[in-house]
Amino acid sequence: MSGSPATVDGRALRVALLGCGTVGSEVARLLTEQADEFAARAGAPVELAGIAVRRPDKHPELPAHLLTADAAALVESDVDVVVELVGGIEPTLEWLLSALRRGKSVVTANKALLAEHTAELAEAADASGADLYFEASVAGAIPLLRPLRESLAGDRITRVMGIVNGTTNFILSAMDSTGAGYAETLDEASRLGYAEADPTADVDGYDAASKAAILASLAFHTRVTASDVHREGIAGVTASDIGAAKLLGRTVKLLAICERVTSEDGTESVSARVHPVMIPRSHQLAGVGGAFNAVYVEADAAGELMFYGQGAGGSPTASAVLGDLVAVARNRVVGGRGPRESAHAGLRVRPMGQTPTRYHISLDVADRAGVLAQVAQVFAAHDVSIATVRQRDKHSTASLVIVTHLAQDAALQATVDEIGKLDVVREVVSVMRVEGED
Ligand SMILES: NC(=O)c1ccc[n+]([C@@H]2O[C@H](COP(=O)([O-])OP(=O)(O)OC[C@H]3O[C@@H](n4cnc5c(N)ncnc54)[C@H](O)[C@@H]3O)[C@@H](O)[C@H]2O)c1
Ligand SMILES: N[C@@H](CCO)C(=O)O
Ligand code: NA
Repeated sequence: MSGSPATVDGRALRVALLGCGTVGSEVARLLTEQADEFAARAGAPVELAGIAVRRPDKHPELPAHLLTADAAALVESDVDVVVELVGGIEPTLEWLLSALRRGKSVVTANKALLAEHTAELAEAADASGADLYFEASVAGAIPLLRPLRESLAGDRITRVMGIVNGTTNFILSAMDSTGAGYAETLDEASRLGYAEADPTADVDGYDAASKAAILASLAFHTRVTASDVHREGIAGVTASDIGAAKLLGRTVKLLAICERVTSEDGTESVSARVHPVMIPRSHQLAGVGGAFNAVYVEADAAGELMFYGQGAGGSPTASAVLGDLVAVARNRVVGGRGPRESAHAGLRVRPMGQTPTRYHISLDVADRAGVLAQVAQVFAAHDVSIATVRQRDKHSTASLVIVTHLAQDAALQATVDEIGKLDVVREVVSVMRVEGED
């Protein structure tokens, strides 16, 4: 590391690594193997000062003198930066608050923590002048948060929509290509190692909802937490839904959708939601297969932007962590700070029921005169306008496929509930929200 200038306080940047699992082990490896490159890029040597893991005795591959099970003590020791790759909220929140209060910068991939506690973390960072970076927390390797926080800071973002969970995208892509049901596809995903032992956070949409909260907060300069995000997972997606989507030239994706919504009186609010959506097969997000992520951003001046790449995995996620670490080191060298939390807009978060959405509804109905009129009347009673109706005759029943115009989600739900109770409706085959024009 000859010739590298030291940090502002005259020495190498000392890094505490909390967690050395899938992501942490890749960070440790790359940081050690490429130490000279990091020193050159950061403007100061970057030194691994300690590694906290749950069981140090299980890590013969790591230098024993660096290992500890006491993360809290490592945070309090003589380190400049804490890289947190443990996950979870307790005790991680305490460690990171302790680091920030002591003026130590934090780099984390922990979306669950950020989606609930960014405000506290950002306030602690501001009080001490430390940095808080978290590029790896959403869409792994894909540079997305820095573009939102910095490159687009001069624009007005209207929408961020995308595939931010690899596990569910893998499952839905496989259901689309094989026609198989959800349960058997989840088993296959587990067998191949894509789904975790406990896949709940992924398949029930918690992981994507945390990421949506982070994206909405940055895009709309407003504090949005995971509990503000409407969340539906993929466990209810059936082979019938996938089949119905195919008949319409669509496919099903689990999307995080964060929008700036303007009311008739001009008041702005934010909508943040995660749920399965039918999108046209020609849509840019439809071609995103397997465990990849893709996020589509719309801004007033920039227009449409698309971010695509690997959203998970040890080495792709480590790429984002190390980029943040270099940024922190550079800030230390020149004595500056990275971007602070920007929550000045403080927009209201709109409840799902008041969010404008469009529905696809597929029904098996009795094949006789007046049925279509009865169904249409229910839509009219709820002030829901129909965009298209397709009818196909079966044996004694007919299949009706209805796509609506935009309406309040609560009105659409009420319409579906009432239609299901009509005598002439034999079966509600599929109900799902749609995005994108046909
Ligand atoms: N794996 C991915 O693809 C991925 C992608 C993006 C973000 N993330 C996030 O990165 C973080 C780490 O994920 P991972 O997949 O590497 O997890 P992991 O389970 O593989 O590793 C966790 C590490 O934390 C250590 N640890 C657990 N409890 C500890 C304690 N009390 N004290 C000290 N160490 C402790 C474990 O020993 C282990 O080394 C999580 O926040 C996760 O959401 C992961
Ligand atoms: N479990 C997550 C990891 C990346 O955050 C996924 O499947 O996308
Ligand atoms: Na990212």
